[in-house]
Amino acid sequence: MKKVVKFGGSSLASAEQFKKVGKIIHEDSSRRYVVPSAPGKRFSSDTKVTDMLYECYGAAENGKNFKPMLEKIQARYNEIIQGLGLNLSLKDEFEKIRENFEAKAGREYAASRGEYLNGIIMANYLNFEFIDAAQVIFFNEDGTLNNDKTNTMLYERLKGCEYAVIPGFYGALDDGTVKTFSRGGSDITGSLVARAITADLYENWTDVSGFLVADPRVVNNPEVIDTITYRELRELSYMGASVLHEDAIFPVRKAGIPINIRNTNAPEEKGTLIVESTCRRPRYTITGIAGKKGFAAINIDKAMMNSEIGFGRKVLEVFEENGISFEHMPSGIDTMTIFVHQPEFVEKEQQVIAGIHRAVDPDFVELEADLALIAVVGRGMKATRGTAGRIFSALAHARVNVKMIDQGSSELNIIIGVKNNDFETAIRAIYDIFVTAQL
Ligand SMILES: Nc1ncnc2c1ncn2[C@@H]1O[C@H](COP(=O)(O)OP(=O)(O)O)[C@@H](O)[C@H]1O
Ligand SMILES: N[C@@H](CC(=O)OP(=O)(O)O)C(=O)O
Repeated sequence: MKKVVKFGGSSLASAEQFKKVGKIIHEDSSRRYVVPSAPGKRFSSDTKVTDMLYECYGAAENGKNFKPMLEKIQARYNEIIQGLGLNLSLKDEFEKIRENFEAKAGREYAASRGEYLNGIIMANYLNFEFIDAAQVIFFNEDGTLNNDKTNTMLYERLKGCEYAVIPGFYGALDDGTVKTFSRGGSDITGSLVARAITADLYENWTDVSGFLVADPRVVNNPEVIDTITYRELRELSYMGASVLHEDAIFPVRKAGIPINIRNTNAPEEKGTLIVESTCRRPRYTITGIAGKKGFAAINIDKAMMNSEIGFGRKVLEVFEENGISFEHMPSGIDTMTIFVHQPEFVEKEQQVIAGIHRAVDPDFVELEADLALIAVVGRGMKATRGTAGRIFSALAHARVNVKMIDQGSSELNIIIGVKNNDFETAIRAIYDIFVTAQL
C-alpha cells in the first residue's frame, strides 16, 4: 500500500502544526511520499509565506531594500525549526536566495522557495529523503506542464526511494529555470506524484473536515460531503470551491486513484472521498454549491434573431477577436446573453459593443455589471423532479432576484446568475432548502 500525502499551508504554518503532521505520517507507514506547501496563515490576519516572498521579490526587482522582509521570512522558518527542536540551519539557503534575488532570478523562483525550504525542514523532521521538485517536475517553455517528462522523471527518481519529501507548487524548464503552477498548485504536485508511483490513495490534508456542501466562509458550519465524483468536484472547484486546485483532478482521475480530503486538525474524521464513479446515493439532492463574483452580462436584443442563421457564431467571433472567453450564454427568441469575467471585459467593453453592432446589427445591446454566478451541483439532481423549482422558490423567499438560470444538459449542475450583493444570501437560501430543511 502506497499513499501520497499533501499538506496545505494551513497544516504547516507553525511548529505545532508540523507536529500534528508528523504524527499523522508516522501513524501509517504507507504514507510514504509527502508533498508540503509553504507555511500558510497561523491566524486569519496572518500572511502566507508565498505572499511574503512575492512582496519581497517585488521590492528586490524594483531595487528597494528587500533584506528586512527576507529576514522576516527567515524568522518564520527559524520559529518552526526551533519549535521542532531540529538541528538544522537554513543560513546558507537564505544566503543563496538573497544572491538570487539580487540577480533577479524571477518571481516564480522567489515564490517556489516557500515550498523548497519547507520541504527541507519536513524531510529533516521526518528523516525522509528530500527531492528537489526542480529535478522531477518539468514545464514546457509556454508554461504548460511537460506531462511525459514529469511522469518519467518522477517514476525513475521515486522507484528506488521508500520515503521521500517532494515540495509542492514548482518545477523547472529543461534548462533548470524554476517555474511554478498557479496559486494553490501544490495540489497538482501531489496528484502528479500519486500518478507516477501508482498510489493507492492520494490524501490531501487541509484545515477543513473534507469538501463541504458550501463554502464555510458563507454558510455557518456546513455539512461534509462524504463521497463526491470527479465530475461534480470539477464543477465545484471551477466555480470557486478552493479546497483543491481544479487541475489536480486530471492526473489521478485518469489513473483511477481516489483522493481523500482530510483535516490535519481533526485526523479522526474520514473526510471526503473523491472517486470516478459511485453507487452511493448522495445524502441530499444536491452535492454542493459554489460560486464566484465578478461577472458582467452583455444582453443583445434583435427581433427574430432565432431565424438568422449564423447569428450566435458572429457574436462569439467578436469576443474571440478581442481575446475574451465567455462563461455562459443563455438565449431566447429575440435575445441572447453572454456572461463574461468582468475584469477581463471592462478594458475592451466599447470595442466589443462596437464589434457586435458591426457583426449582427442588433436592435440594442445592454450591459449589466457586478453579477455573481452560483453553481448547484449534484449527481442526484437527474433523478429528482423539481430541483430548479425549489431553487427558484428558495431564492424568491429570500428576496433574491434571479438574473439567469441555466441547466447543463448533463443535469449535473444548475447555474444561477444573481447580483454580487445577493451572492451570500442566495447560497444560504439554497443550502437551507436542500440541506438544513432535510436534517
Ligand atoms: N466547499 C468547500 N469545502 C471546504 N472548504 C472550502 C469550500 N469552499 C471554500 N473552502 C475553503 O477552502 C479552504 C481550504 O483550501 P486552502 O486554503 O487551499 O487550504 P490549504 O492551505 O490546506 O491548501 C478552507 O479553509 C475553506 O475556507
Ligand atoms: N504556497 C502556494 C501553493 C499552494 O498550493 O499552497 P496551499 O496548499 O497552502 O494552497 C500558494 O500559496 O499558492
